[in-house]
Amino acid sequence: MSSSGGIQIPSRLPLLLTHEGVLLPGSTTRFSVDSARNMQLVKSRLLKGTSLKSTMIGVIPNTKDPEHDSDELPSLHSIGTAGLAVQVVGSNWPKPHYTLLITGLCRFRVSHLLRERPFPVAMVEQLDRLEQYTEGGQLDGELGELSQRFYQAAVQLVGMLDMSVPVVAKLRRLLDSLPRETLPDVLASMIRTSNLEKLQVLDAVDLEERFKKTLPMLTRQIEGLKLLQKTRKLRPDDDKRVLAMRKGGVFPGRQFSLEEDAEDEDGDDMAMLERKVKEAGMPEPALRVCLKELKRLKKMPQSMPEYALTRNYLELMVELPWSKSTTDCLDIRAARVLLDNDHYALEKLKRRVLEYLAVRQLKSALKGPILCFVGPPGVGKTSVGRSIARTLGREFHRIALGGVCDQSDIRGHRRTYVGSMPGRIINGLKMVGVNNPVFLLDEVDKLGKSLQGDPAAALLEVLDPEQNHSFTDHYLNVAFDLSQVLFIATANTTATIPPALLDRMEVLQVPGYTQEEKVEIAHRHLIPHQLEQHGLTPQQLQIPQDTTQEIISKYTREAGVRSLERKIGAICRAVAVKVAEGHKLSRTDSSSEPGAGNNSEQEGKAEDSDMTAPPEMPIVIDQVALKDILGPQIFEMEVRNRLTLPGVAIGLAWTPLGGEIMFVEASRMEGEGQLTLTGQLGDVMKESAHLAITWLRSNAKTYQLTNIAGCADPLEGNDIHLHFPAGAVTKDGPSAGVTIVTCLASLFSGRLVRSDVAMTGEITLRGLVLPVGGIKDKVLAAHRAGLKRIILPKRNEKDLEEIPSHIRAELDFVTASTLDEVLNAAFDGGFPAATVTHSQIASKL
Ligand SMILES: Nc1ncnc2c1ncn2[C@@H]1O[C@H](COP(=O)(O)OP(=O)(O)OP(=O)(O)O)[C@@H](O)[C@H]1O
Repeated sequence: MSSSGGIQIPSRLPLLLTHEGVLLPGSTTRFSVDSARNMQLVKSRLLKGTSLKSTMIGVIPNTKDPEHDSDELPSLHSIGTAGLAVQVVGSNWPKPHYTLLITGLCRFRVSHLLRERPFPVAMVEQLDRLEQYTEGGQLDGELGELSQRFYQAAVQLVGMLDMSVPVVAKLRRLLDSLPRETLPDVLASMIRTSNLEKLQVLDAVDLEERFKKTLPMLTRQIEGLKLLQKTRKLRPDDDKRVLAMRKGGVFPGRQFSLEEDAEDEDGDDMAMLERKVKEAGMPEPALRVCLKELKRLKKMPQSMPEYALTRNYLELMVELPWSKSTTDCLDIRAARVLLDNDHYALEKLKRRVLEYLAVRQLKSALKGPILCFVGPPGVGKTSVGRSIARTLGREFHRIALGGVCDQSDIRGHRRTYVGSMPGRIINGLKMVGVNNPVFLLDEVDKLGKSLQGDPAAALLEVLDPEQNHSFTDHYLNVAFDLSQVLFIATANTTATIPPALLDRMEVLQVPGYTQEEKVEIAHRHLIPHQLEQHGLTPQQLQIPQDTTQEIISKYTREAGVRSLERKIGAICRAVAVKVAEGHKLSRTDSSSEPGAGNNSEQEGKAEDSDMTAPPEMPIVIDQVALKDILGPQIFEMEVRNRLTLPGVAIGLAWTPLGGEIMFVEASRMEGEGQLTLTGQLGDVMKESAHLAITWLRSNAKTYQLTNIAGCADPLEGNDIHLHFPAGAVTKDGPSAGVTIVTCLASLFSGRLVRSDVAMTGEITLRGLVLPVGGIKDKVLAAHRAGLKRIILPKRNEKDLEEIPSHIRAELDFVTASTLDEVLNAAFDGGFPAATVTHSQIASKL
């Protein structure tokens, strides 16, 4: 600091409240800030401002215990140090924080606070007048004598310190040229002092008092060093002195006593870190790396950015559960009960999970398959995973892989990068704190790919039981044994899972629920859960089975139960309002019809009433109440209105969201025999359309198909347009083949397709019908839509066993191996009909 500057600090200063130490004028100190107040200050002041003034802040020691620091501004220490932020480094690890390097300029006194939020700003009065410092260092009278004694002690101290430490060398060079007035602050911040002592130096506004306060500290340090030198003769340990100076100088926040340093290493956090490293139970290679890093860390000045990186690395290494694990408490009978209690239906899945667990019980070191639950959203895949962890008594951690497109998300970044972090697997292990948790890899089918590498490839190593005992995260750079971790994956479809990854997993299909299953799930799980979430009891709200049926068919269209749960949640919220109002309503009002809407005059009266009893009658959600709460029904059986013209047929499609019914529409007009396809079709589907047209043209005579003019080639002089609503959703796959043929046959013959029939199947050019997938979901969708007859490929007959018998009984299945059989089943009276009276055949539904 020079005397020529004549620095004037602004009269308004933003304040940084720090627990970490005391900044004294003339010293440069590193502060780590993470409180909301301080982060705001850094963001909106230091990072935004461009002028020198904007980097000037007031640093006030926060004497309040950091554990009890709250949002409220604590009572401020009245004296602080104005400082310049010379460096700001941000990091998100282990939590968001900034590290500031601040050079102290001069003391100030807080006159009054101008504002408290988002960070405090105060009117301040500058206390040290920098421009008044004496050139060359002469002071008069008693003060002069005191300063001389101080100077000599400082020279003696600097002489005893290790010159290889840069701060010491710099201080020795500057000692003569520094104004004497600044020496107490500069030295107090370098020597070993407690925060309390530094606070006293800060508070000593009067120069003489400051000299008097600091001189004993200086002599104490000199005595201490003398003592150390003596002991060093007995136990040569050169690093000590370097370390002593470094810590005292750069981290004023730390309190070190000389005795502690000479004998007892326990308080020393470097020694503590070393002890933790040794106690972490790491395998030999990891331990060697840690000890090497530790050695480097000891030699590194704390001001080096690499210091923090290395330290973070070591802290992560000691936190990882190298040898910590939970003991499995597996009892198959209890597991069965628990799985049954948590989940209704899902029989096949639960059976396979129990087999898996049973084998684990018999052979604990099982390198078993990795289970992958595949099914539509909301069918309970994630929650079954959670139940498995519970049955095993293991920790559970979910890793969401949806949208992950960078392999370092899985494997971490190399430590050479700024802001490098370990990957999600290692992070998960650190969070659960044991090395045998259940990891649920959610949505493996939604992994992305990008220039930063393929995360699926990184997962290959994780999921391969032969390799994962030596999984190497880039950040750790040493192997971690993942073989004890139980991985379970979930996905909506296997189509987008990379084949190599799929190969490592055993796929368990979780199909959608039937209407009846949904009703049961709602009553056993969803309603009790939602009631609890909304603070309601069954005595306050009752949802009868009929209402649940209505919600399922009129307000949701899904394979799982997630939107059903949301609708029940909406009902609970509406009822919660009524119940809460009921606290104020008069008793006569409590019997008012639920859902009929309480009239407002009564509510007005109720304001004055002090009757606090809630309504005693439960609110029963009937149809009227349901309509009041959820509004008019969202989904209708639209089938009826749409099959009133020839050229429309209903197909069955399978999507990752479950089965769905799908309309196919066709129309024709005069033209040149062109085929137009719309509705976002994939290549396979387009090919099916061409196949269908060709087959129909070649069989036009047999089936009496004609163009508009009645000519035997349906395409002659006609253009055909085929459309697949909903137009915004991409569709692909061969299973619409039979539907397209039926739809076109209807168009070319002018006959209506039966309105209660849906179909699925791939076609060949020769008119054969080939099997397709997703039969259970498709049949459930047709059943949901109220259709009665389902035409499927003959070779899919075996899949019908999966369908619950009561649903099978309600449907009429026609299995077909040729298109001829399909057409005969799709039209009333067969195809072609013996006697055709086209327009009189009405839609049947
Ligand atoms: N068979 C069931 N019994 C009881 N509750 C169920 C059942 N199936 C689903 N649920 C409930 O449905 C909700 C959604 O389930 P979950 O989150 O596990 O779905 P998911 O299949 O993992 O969906 P996504 O693929 O979108 O992740 C949960 O609250 C779960 O408890």
